[in-house]
Amino acid sequence: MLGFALSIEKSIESFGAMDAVDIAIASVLVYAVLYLLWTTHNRTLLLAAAGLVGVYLAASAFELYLTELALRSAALGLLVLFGIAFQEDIRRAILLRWRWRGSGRAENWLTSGPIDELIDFIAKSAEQRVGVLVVIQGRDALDSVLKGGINLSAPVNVMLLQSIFDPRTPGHDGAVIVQDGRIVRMSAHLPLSNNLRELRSRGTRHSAGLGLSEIADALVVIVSEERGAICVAYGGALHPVTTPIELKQRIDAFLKEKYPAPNRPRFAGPLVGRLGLKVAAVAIAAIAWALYASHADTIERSFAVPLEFRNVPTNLVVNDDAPDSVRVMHTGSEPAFALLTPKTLEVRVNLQGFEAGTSNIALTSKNCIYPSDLKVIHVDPSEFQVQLSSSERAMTRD
Ligand SMILES: Nc1ncnc2c1ncn2[C@@H]1O[C@H](COP(=O)(O)OP(=O)(O)OP(=O)(O)O)[C@@H](O)[C@H]1O
Repeated sequence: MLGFALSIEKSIESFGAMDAVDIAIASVLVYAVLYLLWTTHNRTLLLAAAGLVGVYLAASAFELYLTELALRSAALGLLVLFGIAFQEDIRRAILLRWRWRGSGRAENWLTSGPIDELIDFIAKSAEQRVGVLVVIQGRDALDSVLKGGINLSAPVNVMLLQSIFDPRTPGHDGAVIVQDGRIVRMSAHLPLSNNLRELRSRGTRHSAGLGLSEIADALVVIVSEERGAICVAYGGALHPVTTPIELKQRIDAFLKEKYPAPNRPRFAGPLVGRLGLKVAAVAIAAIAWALYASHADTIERSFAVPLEFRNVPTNLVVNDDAPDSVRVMHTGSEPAFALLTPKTLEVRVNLQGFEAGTSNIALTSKNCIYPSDLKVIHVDPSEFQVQLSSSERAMTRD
């Protein structure tokens, strides 16, 4: 704990502009991860993951070596486990969320014509106990998760919808997809949910609506054929709706979120609101910086670095007795060494203009290739002799 307090104190003392930039960039990355995880439906696992990260940070702060070691050793396994658990969300992120979905024309919805027609149709279907499944697309592209169906481009209209869902027609099976205020597909099959707790005794129509809402940000309106009850599926949950006014409010709120007012930036979704997540992201980045990046301890480490001769004059070769490598002592912060790939270190000797015979070579930090956050303090040997002989002679000797 004392070490942690000292580390924090040192961090504050040595805090500079580049550290602020470092924390700012890390905060944005942490926020992106938190946002992605927060909008998934695996909250319990997310909280478990956050708990483990918290325990790990606390273990390093309080110098609980055994706990830290156990978590470090289990890290790869846990990562694979979380990868498996979140595979649906990762798939969603790649296939749906970050795919360009087209124009997203808000003006088609803003006329409110399509909404009124849709609500009128839903109310009539509920009254007549006609089974209905209508998907109002959000920002996620749905092509990769819908199966079958017929593409259309038609206005949202009561008569047309009644014809589509007429149980006497073969086309009534499946869902109608509404995008940007127009019907774009009918008789589409949606992925089914296996959340029996949410479905209770409801059947496959509800399971299809719920299933889509689990993997995409669409709002699905369902009318039960058996009971005439209206339900909306959104974010992996089913919400019963009792009146057409309530349905209108739900659809309005959904459209407002997905098609924000024109002055709101297009990709504002993740940027606007969620203050708690933002504060958490900055806090995580700052704590991580205090624990690791700011580590003021300067260390020295020596590496055997390969020696490379460059621009050897034509017809000359370097004799075999020249050293293959030299030892180079570097100094820098602990994180700088943690980020170092020793294979990238090199010592270069430029032999341009050298003649046959023995020459003295002096090695300094100028001959060394190393990351900018490290310094070279010593090269051993700092001087050696190199013998250059004509390549013909060398070949005869061989
Ligand atoms: N994967 C699917 N995608 C879209 N629609 C589906 C899918 N599977 C079934 N359906 C629709 O669900 C209808 C059958 O619904 P079922 O009676 O099992 O569901 P339910 O949820 O109990 O609804 P209801 O209360 O209307 O009976 C099918 O006729 C078909 O139109």
